[in-house]
Amino acid sequence: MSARAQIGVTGLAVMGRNLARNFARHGYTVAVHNRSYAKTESLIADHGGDGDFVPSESTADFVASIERPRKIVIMVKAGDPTDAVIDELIPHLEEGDVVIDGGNAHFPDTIRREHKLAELGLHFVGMGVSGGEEGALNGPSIMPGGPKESYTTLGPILEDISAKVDGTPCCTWVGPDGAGHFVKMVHNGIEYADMQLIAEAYDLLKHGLGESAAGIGKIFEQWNAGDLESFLIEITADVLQHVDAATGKAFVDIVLDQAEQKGTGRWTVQNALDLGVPITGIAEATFARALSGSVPQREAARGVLPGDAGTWQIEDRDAFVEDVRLALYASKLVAYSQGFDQIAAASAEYGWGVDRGAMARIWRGGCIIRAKFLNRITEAYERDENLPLLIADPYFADVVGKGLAAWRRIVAQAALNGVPTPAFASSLSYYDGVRADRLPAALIQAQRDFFGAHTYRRVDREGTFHTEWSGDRSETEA
Ligand SMILES: NC(=O)C1=CN([C@@H]2O[C@H](COP(=O)(O)OP(=O)(O)OC[C@H]3O[C@@H](n4cnc5c(N)ncnc54)[C@H](OP(=O)(O)O)[C@@H]3O)[C@@H](O)[C@H]2O)C=CC1
Ligand SMILES: O=C(CO)[C@H](O)[C@H](O)COP(=O)(O)O
Repeated sequence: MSARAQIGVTGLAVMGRNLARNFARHGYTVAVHNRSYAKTESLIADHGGDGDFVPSESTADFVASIERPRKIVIMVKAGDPTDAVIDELIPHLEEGDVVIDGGNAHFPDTIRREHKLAELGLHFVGMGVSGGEEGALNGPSIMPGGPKESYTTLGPILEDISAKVDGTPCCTWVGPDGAGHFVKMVHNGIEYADMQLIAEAYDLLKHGLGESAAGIGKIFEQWNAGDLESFLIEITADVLQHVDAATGKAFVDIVLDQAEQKGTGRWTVQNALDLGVPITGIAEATFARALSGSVPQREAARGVLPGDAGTWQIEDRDAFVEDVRLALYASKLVAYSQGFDQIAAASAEYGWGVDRGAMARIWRGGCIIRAKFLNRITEAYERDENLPLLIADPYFADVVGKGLAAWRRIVAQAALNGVPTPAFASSLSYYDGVRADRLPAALIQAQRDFFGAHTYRRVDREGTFHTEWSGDRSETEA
């Protein structure tokens, strides 16, 4: 077996297969391998014409077919399967080889794997990839982390196959160890929030206007021509206008209303709890999926819990649609703002030095959350790389301010009419919380001191204090 491939891909399901084709279409000789050989054979049979592939049945032959230092992309199920593939590769690798995990790995696993491979003289790159099946083939957004020196040789190849926006690749080195997979995880968290907000907007239009799915699809189509232009709005318009061939009904109406998840949203929320970052939009979106799947609870509630909902009477259809659009835009900005806050907090906590403006730049194309307004987010971080709150940037403060009255009307009307809007409502609450002069957290501190002597700080002087609540109520400095 001569070592002639410039890059290898193992794991040839939807993502790995299309990434391998993408490399081949860009002129690279690609070694390909999959646990079960049938997938390798079908890639060559169906798409061998895309370029120069070197298929192998065994791991030994696969590794031997790649030029040194080897670059091997793993594209398999996250978790144990990734460890199994790494363990299978290790005996065949040599010092300086680079193993790249392009799956949706949990970032602590990536840190562990990088340490393990570093001890063996191997480089390990945790690489976020977004764009689904189509993006993997035609240009994904790529978020590689790991040792910076690996990027010197790996980066140009990844940038070559990534999506491009205005000629700029949607790929950059994110930071050391788990930074790449962390940023991909938050990307997916934002994806959850964005999808939930879009679903709530659809539900509001459905209940408020009594509009058909296809009619709402048309509204989304119009929205996609403005500030909301994005991949998710575009596919929503398409999905809502799709008709089920078997029943002739709107496709969305024949799909079971229980949203599933593979784990990245949950990890995002778990990490935010650890870091103390209020990513309320992402958390509500993750819990909304959990609620949709809480079948026994939903069955117990249906027909038993009263709603007391009024009859929703929309007098001005166009004004209502515009209110929903403005509320959606404002809520989306809150979700993105919170996601970028989490990246900043993690970057500080783990010492990664992640450039948030660069992350917004590589999310402008290729990925699931690609959106026109990401350009504005990049500009905001270029104006101030230490921006503490994205929605406080003058451009976004203005956008959100202009939509505020509509946002309040929509959340209020939804509550009055019994339509659940967890992400819209929590985003508005976050907005009001973060801008408040004074929060009722002061009362919580007083309560904590009352029952547990947990102490409090005062507004009028420095120090930490405790009141003798069960005694003479005198105050002592702790
Ligand atoms: N699908 C998507 O839109 C996206 C997926 N991702 C991530 O990319 C990765 C690949 O995703 P996708 O292409 O959807 O494929 P899947 O997540 O469905 O994984 C299937 C692949 O994993 C392999 N595999 C499973 N278990 C093992 C094991 N124990 N040892 C070796 N190989 C194993 C399978 O091999 P075999 O054929 O032999 O069963 C197959 O090649 C995942 O981590 C996913 O989270 C990232 C972005 C988008
Ligand atoms: O990574 C992705 C896109 O960026 C995947 O599509 C993601 O795995 C979907 O997540 P879930 O199944 O949890 O909705």
